[in-house]
Amino acid sequence: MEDYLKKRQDFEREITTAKYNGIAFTPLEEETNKLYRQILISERATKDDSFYKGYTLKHREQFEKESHIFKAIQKLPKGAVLHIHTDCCMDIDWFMEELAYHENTYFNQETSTFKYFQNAEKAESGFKNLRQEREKASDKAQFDAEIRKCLFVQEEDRMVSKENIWKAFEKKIMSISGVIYFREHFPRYMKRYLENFIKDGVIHIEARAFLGFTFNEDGFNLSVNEEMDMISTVLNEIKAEHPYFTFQLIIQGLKMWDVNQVEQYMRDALIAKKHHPELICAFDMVQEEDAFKTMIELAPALIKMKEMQAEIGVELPFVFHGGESLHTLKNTNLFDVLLLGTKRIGHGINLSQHSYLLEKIKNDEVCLEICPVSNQILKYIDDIRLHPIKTFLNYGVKVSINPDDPGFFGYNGVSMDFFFVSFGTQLDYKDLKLCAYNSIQYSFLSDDQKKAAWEELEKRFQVWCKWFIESNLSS
Ligand SMILES: O=c1[nH]cnc2c1ncn2[C@@H]1O[C@H](CO)[C@@H](O)[C@H]1O
Repeated sequence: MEDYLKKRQDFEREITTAKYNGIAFTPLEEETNKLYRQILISERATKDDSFYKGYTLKHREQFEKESHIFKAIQKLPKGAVLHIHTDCCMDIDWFMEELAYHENTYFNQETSTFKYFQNAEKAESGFKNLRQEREKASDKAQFDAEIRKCLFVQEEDRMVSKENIWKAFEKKIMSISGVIYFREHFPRYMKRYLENFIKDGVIHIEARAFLGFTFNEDGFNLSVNEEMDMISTVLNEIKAEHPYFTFQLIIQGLKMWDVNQVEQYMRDALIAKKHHPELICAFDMVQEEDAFKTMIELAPALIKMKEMQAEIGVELPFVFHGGESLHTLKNTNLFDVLLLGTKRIGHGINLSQHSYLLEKIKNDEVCLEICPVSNQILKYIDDIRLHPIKTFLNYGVKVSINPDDPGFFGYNGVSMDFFFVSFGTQLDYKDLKLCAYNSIQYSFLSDDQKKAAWEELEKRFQVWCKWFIESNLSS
C-alpha cells in the first residue's frame, strides 16, 4: 500500500504541475486551499439541485447572508476582468438614486424604456417624465420596485424558451441605452461601475464598447475623439484615487451589420486606436451568435484587417466571441475565430465538444474568457455543476472568470461569478488564483505592467489567505 500511495502522490504531482504551469503556492496558501475545500464541501452538502439550476433572487439573498464561501470570495483578489460590455454594467442602486428620477429622464410604460429628453416638448410620444409620474403615485415604494424590475433580467423574463431569452435580454439593454449614453450621464455611469469593480478586488479591466454611441442634448452623437476624451477623463479621476488600476477598451461591432458596414467600422476603430493607443487594445464582433451573421459570413470584411492595419499604420488584434452556442453543426465560429487569429475567446463554452480545437487553444495559449452567470441566465448551461470550466482548467487550457453583463444580471463586480462557478464546479482556492493569474497574463498589458500587476496581486493573495485562516469561517 505504501508503494501505491507514493505512486499516487507522484501521479497527482505530475498532473498538477502541468496545470499550474509554474505558479508556486506558499505553505500558507496550501493551508488555505485545504480549509477552502473543507468549507466548500460542507456548504455544498446543504444545497439541492434547485440551487445549481436556478440562479434565482431567492437563492442569492440566502447565500449572500449565509455562505462563508461567498463572503470570502467578496474579499478575494480577482486580477483582471477581460470580458464585460461597458453598457451592461449599470449599478442599479446608483441608477435609482441618480438617474431614474433625474429631471430629463422619461419613461415609456408600454415598452418599459427609459430615455433622455432635453424637455417635455422634445419627448417622443408615449414617454412621460418619470419624476412627475412618481410624484403622482400613492405608493412610492411600490413605484420604485416596479421601476427597479425593469432594469435587470427577472425570473419571469427567464420563463421563456432558449430561443427567446436573448430577446428579453436585448430589450433590457435597449431600455436604458437612451439614458446612460447621454454625455453628462455616461462618465458618471462609468465611474460608478469601475469603482464597483475596484471595490470587488479588480485591478485591470478590458471592456468591450461601441464607438460613437454617446449623444448630446439634441440627441446627436459625439465624435469618437470627444468620446475617448470623456473616457480618459473618467480614468484619470479613478487613477488619482487608485494609481495601480488600469483600463482598456475592446471596440465591438454588431454581427447584424452587413460586410461593408463592418469594414467601415474596422477602419474607424483603427483610426481611433491610432489617436488613442493607450486606451484601445482590441476588436470584436458581438450579439447572439446563433441569431446573426456567422464569422465566415463576416470574414470578407475581417480578413481585410491586416491590409487596413498596414495602410493606417497601427495594429488592432482580434478578441472574438466564439462557442457561445449549443450548436456544433450549423455554428462553426470557433474554427473561424482561430483562423482569423483571435488572441482570446469570449465564452468558448462549446469547445468541450471540439477536442481538437481545445488542444490547439491549449498549445497556442488562447485564453478563454468564461462568464458563468451569463451562461446560465442566457440558458447555455442549465446546471452550473456541468459548466466545462473545470475540464478546461484541468486540461491546462488558460481560463479567466468574468461577469459579461453584470448590471442586467442584477449585481456589481465579478464576485458573483467566482462564487457561483467555484460552488458549482468545485473550483478551489488554487483554481481561482490560477484564473486570476491568467487574467493578467493574457491581458493586453505590457510585460512591465503585467509584472507590476502580478506583484500587487501576489501581495493581496497572501494578505487574503492570512485573513481567511484567521477569521475561522468554518466554526
Ligand atoms: O454574451 C454575449 N455574447 C454576445 N454579445 C453580447 C453578450 N452580452 C452582450 N452582448 C452584446 O453586447 C452589446 C451591448 O454591449 C449588445 O449588442 C449585446 O448583444
